[in-house]
Parts: sequence; C-alpha cells; structure tokens
Amino acid sequence: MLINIAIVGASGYTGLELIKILLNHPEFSIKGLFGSSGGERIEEIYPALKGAFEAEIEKLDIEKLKSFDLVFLAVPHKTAMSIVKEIYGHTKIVDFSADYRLNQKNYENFYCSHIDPVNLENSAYGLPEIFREFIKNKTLIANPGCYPTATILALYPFLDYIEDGVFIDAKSGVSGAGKKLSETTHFVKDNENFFAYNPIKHRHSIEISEKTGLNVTFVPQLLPITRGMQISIYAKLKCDIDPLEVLNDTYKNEKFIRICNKPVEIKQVIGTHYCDIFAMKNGNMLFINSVIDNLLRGASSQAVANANLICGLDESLGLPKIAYIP
Ligand SMILES: NC(=O)C1=CN([C@@H]2O[C@H](COP(=O)(O)OP(=O)(O)OC[C@H]3O[C@@H](n4cnc5c(N)ncnc54)[C@H](OP(=O)(O)O)[C@@H]3O)[C@@H](O)[C@H]2O)C=CC1
Ligand SMILES: CC(=O)N[C@@H](CCC(=O)OP(=O)(O)O)C(=O)O
Repeated sequence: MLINIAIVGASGYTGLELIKILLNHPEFSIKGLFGSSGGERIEEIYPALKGAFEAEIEKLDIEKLKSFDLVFLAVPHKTAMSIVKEIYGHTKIVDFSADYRLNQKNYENFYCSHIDPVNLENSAYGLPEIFREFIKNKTLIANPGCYPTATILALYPFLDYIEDGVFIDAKSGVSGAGKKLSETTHFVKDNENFFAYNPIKHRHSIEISEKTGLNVTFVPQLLPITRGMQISIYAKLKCDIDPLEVLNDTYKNEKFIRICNKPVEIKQVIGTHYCDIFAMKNGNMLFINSVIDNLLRGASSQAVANANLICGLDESLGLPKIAYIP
C-alpha cells in the first residue's frame, strides 16, 4: 500500500521541488496540498505541472493533516512549530524550517521564543550521513538548512584534525531566499551583482556551530544565479593528514557524496541530491570546498531521504541523480 503524503507550503519553491520528486517515488503518493489561504490550483501557479500533476491547494486544516501517514512542512519558521505542536503524535513529520534544528537556548537567541519546546527533544537533525541511526527511530525530523548541509558535510571528516575557529565563505543562488520578493532578491539588485549579506551574524552560524562544536566565522554571499551553492572553508590543521584520503575514508559507503580531486562546481550537482566535496592543504592550512543544490540536497531531496528513513524504506528511493547540465 502506498504511503499517503500531505505537503504544506506546496506553492513555494521547495514545495514544487518536493512535488517533482514525489511524482517519481515508488512508495509515496501525494494526497493533499495545503497553503495559508487555499483555493488555488498547483498547475495554475506552476503551468509546467500541467498534464503531469494537477490538484487543488486547500486551506491549512490541522484535523485533516492528522489523517495522513506523513506530512512535509515546507513553510516558514514559526509557522512550522505552530503546526507541529498540533499534529505531533498523529502522523510522521518532516519539517523544512529551523524550528526543531537547535536547542532551545540557541533557537531563542537567533529566532524567537519557542512555542513547542517539548518536541525539541522528540526531533532528529536530518543529516543522514551523520545521524542516520538516530533519524530512523523518530517521527519528527528537522531538515537542515541549505548552508549548514553543505558546510557540515564538508567539515565533518576533519573535526578531529582541525583547530577551533574556522572561516566559512558561502555563496548561494537566489532561490535560497524563497519565493517572496525582497529588496535583496530583486532582479535589478542581483543581476550581474555579487555581495555578502548578514556576515558573521547569520542564523546559520549557530546551526553549524551547534552541530560541529566549532566556533565559526560564517559569511553568506548572494550569487546572481537561480539555484546552487558553493562553500569554501579555511581551517588550520593540528596534524599532518592527506585531505582527500580523509574524505574518501569517511564517505566510502555514501552513495550521495562524491569526493572530487579538483575544486567542485555548482553545475555538476544542480537537479541532484549529490554533495560534491574537494579538499587540499598548503602546509597546515586546509581548504575544503563543497557544492549542493540548495533546493534539493539543501531542502526537498534531503527531506525525502529523511522520509524514506522514518518510513523504513531504502534511503535513496526516488532521489534525483542526474544534473541538469549543460
Ligand atoms: N529555499 C531554500 O533553498 C530552502 C528553504 N528552506 C526552508 O524551507 C521552507 C520553505 O521554503 P521555500 O519553499 O523557499 O519558501 P517559499 O516562500 O517559496 O514558500 C513558502 C510556502 O509556505 C506557505 N505558507 C506560508 N505561511 C503559511 C501558513 N501560515 N500556512 C500554510 N502555508 C503557509 C506559502 O504558501 P501560501 O502562498 O499559501 O501562503 C508558500 O508557498 C522554509 O522554512 C525555508 O526556510 C530550507 C532550506 C533551503
Ligand atoms: C539566499 C538566502 O537568502 N538563503 C537563506 C537560507 C535558506 C536556508 O537554507 O534555509 P533555512 O531558511 O531553512 O534556514 C538565508 O540566508 O536566510
């Protein structure tokens, strides 16, 4: 029997990517789309779906959500926890927002007061390569942020070998900001432009710190491209290692991490669940370089990997593998 799925926030960018993945998933069946006001049709918002998937987006209905086997919440921070608080225990949940990623103190320092702290204990941070066994036993998954996904996967193999205090130079396509227009995401501002935003104080610095135990200096920058992100990490080695050997050893059994022997490229991962990583050293200075598709490995395909795990399925079911190039 197919697993019945609801998507809340279906009309957003990650909602659309999620629909595209689920349409090719052998075990999941989309049975409900929800949004804040309802009354629209998904194929009218995204005409590209016409003929492939057509459905009404309903107004958010908490009682209805409880009846699905699994609910994906592709909605903003704060909205997510107001829904989880009501439906936890009735259905499995994969939450795209930051609401269940951090401990309460860190969350409240960087976001707002938490209205559902009790469920922080019930959630797992959904980075399968690192927390796979923990994820499997949970019914609430906090899907990681896109910058933290690409950064933590790059840093994790080196945690025993580097000194505290690393620089993270991060660059993202504009879809990372979601569909809502703002001054920073306006075409006239971004086109043929390139700039840092919210350096050092960005909320993802605490997510990376909490999960790696490192103090980090994190500088996000906006690239004039639609999707994809590239991370460059600069760290000091405590001992002599071969960076590529460390990467290959750590990830030798991982299907969706590719270790590259030259600097990585955004285009090679766009449209896929892959995270590509490269590293090299200059004496005791280490350079680590990773790329992901922010909308997929940074959000929707990672959410599906987590959903597969909590439903007892093969983690890789339905995950996209072939990049859009050229
Ligand atoms: N974009 C990215 O690269 C990444 C995004 N994320 C996270 O994923 C989540 C979704 O992001 P993204 O798709 O980019 O955002 P978008 O702004 O593109 O979409 C958000 C969707 O949420 C819906 N929504 C907003 N408020 C409510 C509400 N009160 N009840 C029901 N639906 C609501 C909106 O639908 P409606 O029009 O019906 O209000 C909208 O379709 C966010 O938490 C974001 O932080 C995480 C990693 C990467
Ligand atoms: C380009 C851009 O604006 N990016 C977003 C990050 C999006 C993301 O990964 O995640 P969460 O919102 O789920 O934490 C930002 O800097 O806030």
